[in-house]
Amino acid sequence: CFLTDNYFLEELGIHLNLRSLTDDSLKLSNSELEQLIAKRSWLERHPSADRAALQQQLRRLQAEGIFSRCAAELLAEQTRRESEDEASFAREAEIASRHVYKNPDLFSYGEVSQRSMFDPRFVAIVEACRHGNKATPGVSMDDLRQYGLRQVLEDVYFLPVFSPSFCSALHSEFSHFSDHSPVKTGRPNTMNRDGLLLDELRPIRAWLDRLRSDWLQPLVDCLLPEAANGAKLDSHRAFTVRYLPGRDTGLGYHYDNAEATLNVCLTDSNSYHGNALYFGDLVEPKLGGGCPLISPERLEALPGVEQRLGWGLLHPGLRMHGVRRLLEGTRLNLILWLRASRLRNRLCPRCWRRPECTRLSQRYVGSVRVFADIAPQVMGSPVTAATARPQLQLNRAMVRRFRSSLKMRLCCCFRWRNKSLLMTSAAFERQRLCWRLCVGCVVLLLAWSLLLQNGLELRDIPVLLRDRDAPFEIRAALPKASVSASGCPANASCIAFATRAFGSYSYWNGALQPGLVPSCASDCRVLADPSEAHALLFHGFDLPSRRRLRQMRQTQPSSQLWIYYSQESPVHLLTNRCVRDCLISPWLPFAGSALAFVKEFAFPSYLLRNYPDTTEEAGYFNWTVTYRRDSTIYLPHSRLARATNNQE
Ligand SMILES: O=C(O)CCC(=O)C(=O)O
Ligand SMILES: [Fe+2]
Repeated sequence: CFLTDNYFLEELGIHLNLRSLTDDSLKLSNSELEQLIAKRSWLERHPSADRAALQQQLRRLQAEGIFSRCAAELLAEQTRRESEDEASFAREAEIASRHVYKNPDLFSYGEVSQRSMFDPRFVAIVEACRHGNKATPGVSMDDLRQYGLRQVLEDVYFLPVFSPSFCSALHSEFSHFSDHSPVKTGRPNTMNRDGLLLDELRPIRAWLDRLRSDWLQPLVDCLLPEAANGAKLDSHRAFTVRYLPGRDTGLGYHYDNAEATLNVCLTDSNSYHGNALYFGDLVEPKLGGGCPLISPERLEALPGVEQRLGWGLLHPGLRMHGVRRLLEGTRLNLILWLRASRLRNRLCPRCWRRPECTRLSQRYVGSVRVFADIAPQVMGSPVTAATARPQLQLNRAMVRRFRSSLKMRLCCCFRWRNKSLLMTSAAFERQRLCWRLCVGCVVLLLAWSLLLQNGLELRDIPVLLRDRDAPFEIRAALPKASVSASGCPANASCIAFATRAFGSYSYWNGALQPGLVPSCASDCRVLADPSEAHALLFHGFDLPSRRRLRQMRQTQPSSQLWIYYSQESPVHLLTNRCVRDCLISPWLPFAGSALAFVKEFAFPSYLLRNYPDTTEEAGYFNWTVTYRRDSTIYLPHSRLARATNNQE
């Protein structure tokens, strides 16, 4: 909507949307006329006129072809907006290379400059705000009031911000820029003509970034919790506004394109007359946005608020306000429109539609599509006009391709992590929905097949009664070394661990008592080097890959006993590594076979499940140590025993 909406027509004092003007006739429909008449800026210009008279007047103007006359103006503005990014980056680069600041150190945050920059009461207010917000304990309005903070309206606060000396330094730096810079900045906003767009001045932008994140964020969180709703203020538009006779002398009733606004006066209040700032109603996004209606009389009656050198007014961007006519002198204010992309990416505060968001790799000048607002210093190198434009063109082309791609239409869940990729918000939404659907389906399938599998396998579980002292049964004996092999003493049986048990070697200590070790008739040793051991112990849960098993079988001595150890039931292994077999179910045999194929490579613990079977790997193992009765070493968890009388 940056390109279609909110065109301020100086001659009429109204904002127009180009969408509402048809290309050929440039005529407004009756309802559009109504809407225009409802605009406060129009009413303000004609406070004495009544509604019907206004409507008549507008009709007459339309008949006289006012909109056609303005067409050139509108189109010029549209062209300006279209190339605003490019122009802004070009200006920024040129200013950086050609303008010499009077006092560049002014914008650094050293300990000393920070102290001379802020009014000490501002520092105290922010500090207090960091400890809580209006609604939660930690800070109270009384605490803040003692530092000078005043509540002008329900959500408009008046507070000291900058020291007078800093204000005058700022004032003179800005005047120095206006007088000496060979390049001008862009215009501050669609209504003000005079003033500087500070975001194009690099040292000042860096200073403002920090002001926003370190100082104003806590202030907004604390005083205007509803305005940003806890969202991070991740970008801003900062500018000065200057009122002087013959140029801008007032400002129409409007709301700001911001979540919150800080408006600091840089001029002594004695140096101008009139020009009062006044506040009205709050725009309600829930009611569809748009300016709340106000009668000309009430508008006239809205009281002006005080402005003071170095003091700021903090208000929600959506609080309607305007500036009355300057009678004499000049006034310069610093305005910070603080923005949170999390909010505005959901609802554009200008057209009240969900914006088609664009992820850009640099600052975007158009005021709505701020998405990430990645500061140039984060990106490493400043963006110049030459680099900025091709990037944008590439992005647009990518969006078109992406939108029309079949993949997107079919809702395939791709996530492109390329920083410069554009994705529309609708596409993001679709993608999120797809992910949810896919995850939902997978969870359902897993649950279903687990139920089936458990139903089949549970009857095999032999755990009945725990008896820790139950003897194990050994149906074979470990070989012994006849002569001392290096590392294995004569007459000893030596074992080594081919795997960890549940990820640790120390687990084996517990697992082997009273397990395998007592079965060594006289002397049993654990060796570090598997190649010298009589027997290798493998823990079923931690089996290495199939490839590794094959390799080991080829490199280890062929006489070595391989012992498969596991105390887990297949069902338990299945639930721990359920991905293996989850989809094996009678109604999905093809998926089952495909997964069975995959699992053989990825999850060799299937050996236990099928043991003894005919797979090659099963044949590698000479002994088993499991709870099954047909194990070489039968190591039950528990046994059935007749309870004695007092064991009930
Ligand atoms: O001049 C002022 O104090 C207010 C300016 C303002 O509201 C704006 O620029 O958005
Ligand atoms: Fe404003």
